[in-house]
Amino acid sequence: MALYTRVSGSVGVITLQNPPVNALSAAVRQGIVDMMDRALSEPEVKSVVICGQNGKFCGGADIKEFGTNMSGPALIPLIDRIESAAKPVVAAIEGIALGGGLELALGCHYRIAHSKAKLGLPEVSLGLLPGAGGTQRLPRLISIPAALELITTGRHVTAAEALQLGIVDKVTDRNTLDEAVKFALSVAGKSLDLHRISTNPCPHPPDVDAVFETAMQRVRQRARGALAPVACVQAVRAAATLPYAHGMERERELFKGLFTSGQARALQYYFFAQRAVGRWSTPGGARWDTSKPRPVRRAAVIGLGTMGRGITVALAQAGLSVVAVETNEKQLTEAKQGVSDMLERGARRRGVPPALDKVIYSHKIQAVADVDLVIEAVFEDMELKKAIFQQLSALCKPGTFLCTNTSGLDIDELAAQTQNPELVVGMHFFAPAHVMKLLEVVYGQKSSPQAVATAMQIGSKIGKVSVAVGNCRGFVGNRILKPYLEQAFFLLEEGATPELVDKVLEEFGFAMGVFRMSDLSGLDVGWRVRKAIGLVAPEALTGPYARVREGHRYSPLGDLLCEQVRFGQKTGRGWYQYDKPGGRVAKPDPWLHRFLEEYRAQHGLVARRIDHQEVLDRCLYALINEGFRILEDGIAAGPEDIDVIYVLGYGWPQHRGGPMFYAGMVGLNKVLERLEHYHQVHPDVPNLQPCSLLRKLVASGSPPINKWREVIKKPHSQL
Ligand SMILES: CCCCCCCCCCCCC[C@H](O)CC(=O)SCCNC(=O)CCNC(=O)[C@H](O)C(C)(C)COP(=O)(O)OP(=O)(O)OC[C@H]1O[C@@H](n2cnc3c(N)ncnc32)[C@H](O)[C@@H]1OP(=O)(O)O
Repeated sequence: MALYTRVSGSVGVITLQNPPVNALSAAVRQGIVDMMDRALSEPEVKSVVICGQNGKFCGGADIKEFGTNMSGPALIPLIDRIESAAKPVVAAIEGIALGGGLELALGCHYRIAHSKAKLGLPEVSLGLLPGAGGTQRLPRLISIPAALELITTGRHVTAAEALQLGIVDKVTDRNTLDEAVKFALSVAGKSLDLHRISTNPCPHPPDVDAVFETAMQRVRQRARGALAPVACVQAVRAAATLPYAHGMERERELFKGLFTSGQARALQYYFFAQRAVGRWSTPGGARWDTSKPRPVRRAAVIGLGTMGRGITVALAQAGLSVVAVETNEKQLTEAKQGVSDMLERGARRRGVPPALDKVIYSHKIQAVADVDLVIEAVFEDMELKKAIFQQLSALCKPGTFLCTNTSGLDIDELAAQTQNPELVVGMHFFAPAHVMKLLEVVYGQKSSPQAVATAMQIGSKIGKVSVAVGNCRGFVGNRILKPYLEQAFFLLEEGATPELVDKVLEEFGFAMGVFRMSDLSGLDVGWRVRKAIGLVAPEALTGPYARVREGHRYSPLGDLLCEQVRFGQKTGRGWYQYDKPGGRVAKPDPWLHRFLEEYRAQHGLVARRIDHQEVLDRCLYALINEGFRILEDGIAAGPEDIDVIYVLGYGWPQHRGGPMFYAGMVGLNKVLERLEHYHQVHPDVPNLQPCSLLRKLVASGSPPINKWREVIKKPHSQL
């Protein structure tokens, strides 16, 4: 799939044709080989241009091919063939030149880019390294430090930056192909010696060892067990120390190691999962492709606490007009300042004017009368939210969508307060709301497909990855968090320390262990929820009922800490101690260790030695088990939804794909066997009892994750 045309008499133009991003599939590679042969053999042709159809040069290797038996011509010799050609070859880069696409362009003798094009070597985010010469050619072209930075971060650069770095020879605002053809005509017959990048020496900075050492330290710190960034540094080092051919051998060897690692599979799964969640469906039959969103020109945010301010910023930055309502005048004054500061900071970072004029502030809820969509973001209190929804239903113009930002309250209960429950959906933002990429869009029993579609569309407009989920306590993310937290508490009761549990989880790759994360988000949040649902004992219970609720094991450890006003970082004490309230550096707290010893003694618990594997098994498998329950209940449509939520919202390491993908990697039968074992040891913990979907999947021969939906096949109710 590459088209050949002759332009201006002597320029052979090869157009890559593989929508949507002209990925280098076997057919495209074959097309390039054939068309290059043709261009080089036609005596009238003096130079060649390679471009991509539909305004996109090339999105790189075809990632879908990676999971198959790859056939067709190999990319490396194809690029070498272009570079060694006797006629000049010019890459005309429009839209994107990413991964193998940029490597192809680096094999060309010249590169002309449109001013709006983006270039990069993002392989690292797919668990790979640029494996078609990118790690050897780019440092030769733009220097080792610059290449290291681009390759280890996978960052896309603008055409302007690419020009500055020396990746491209020219940037144009005009028709890129026309400019490339003109350029090709002008260089026909000229010497190509300096333009075959692989034949050039790799320029060395004087402190080359220090450059690599620093780069390695940086990636190791950031990578948390990810293999690809480390291999990227090693491959670039080969460019600095070895002749090109040997450098290529090293690149290939490192690429092979990554390609066959579970991490690359996990990251490639995650790449497609992020896109799959956009193709949402609900058990009632509403779907992304049949539900039309309604345009939203003006939105309102009610409540300008931390979440409301973040949401206002996110909406305004996306160009939406926002009515920001806060009835407390003092809070409103602070919020105006806070939102303006955030908008200004964001604008400075992005080099654009701040969207200050997009926000109108009011202390009156009546100001929402004319908006298309409201996001209520007041305190997590059902009675307060209910009162607001009653008001909104009376005040807003007909058809206004009413959304609530909640981390787990019942959407149907709120919808029932309004005259049009079909217009109500939940929008669970994650703090800070203008930064975090995740949005759970929660549909209720009566939410209309249009309401879901509109909330999903607003989510993408403000740059979020939106996942549509059903209505249950905690939705997907917080529902899964509960058994995970619960196991962590039980492990403390049985002899572990917060430091041990966190260490194991952080070594697994979590950005933060469960206790450090609780300290950061505030222990009082969960305490308030537990109080509201009657789990917290009115006074310090002793005896057998202290650790039992509704006939099941319960750990009151979190409640006891909150009674001591140990809310985490905000109070300077939680599972750890901090140098001051608001301090960020967690230090082990001898008080906490004594407290745990006294607690165990009081409840007749004998501390035992707990090994790392048990911590990992119990925390992760309890979490995964709940994930299967969520699938079984139809709260998430597929495992990708759960995985995306967990990676983006809860710090699950991307290179492990997400909890459901991880379960598949470990082996569903192993997960089942471990859960059965731990449930036998802890029969009073229902969360350890393997759920029936997991059993069903194992009984069906543990199909690969992309076949799970066939096994789930839940009868659908009407939305
Ligand atoms: C023993 C083992 C030995 C192994 C030997 C194997 C030999 C192999 C030798 C290979 C040599 C290495 C070559 C190279 O170094 C490796 C690569 O090139 S990896 C790919 C690098 N490219 C990328 O990472 C780009 C990924 N894509 C994006 O970032 C974005 O999609 C985009 C291009 C910026 C476009 O973004 P949007 O406009 O927002 O659109 P979407 O993201 O929604 O994408 C639209 C659609 O396209 C699909 N898609 C995108 N890129 C690719 C791709 N490279 N391959 C396949 N499909 C792609 C995407 O999935 C969407 O489709 P959907 O999923 O929605 O159906």
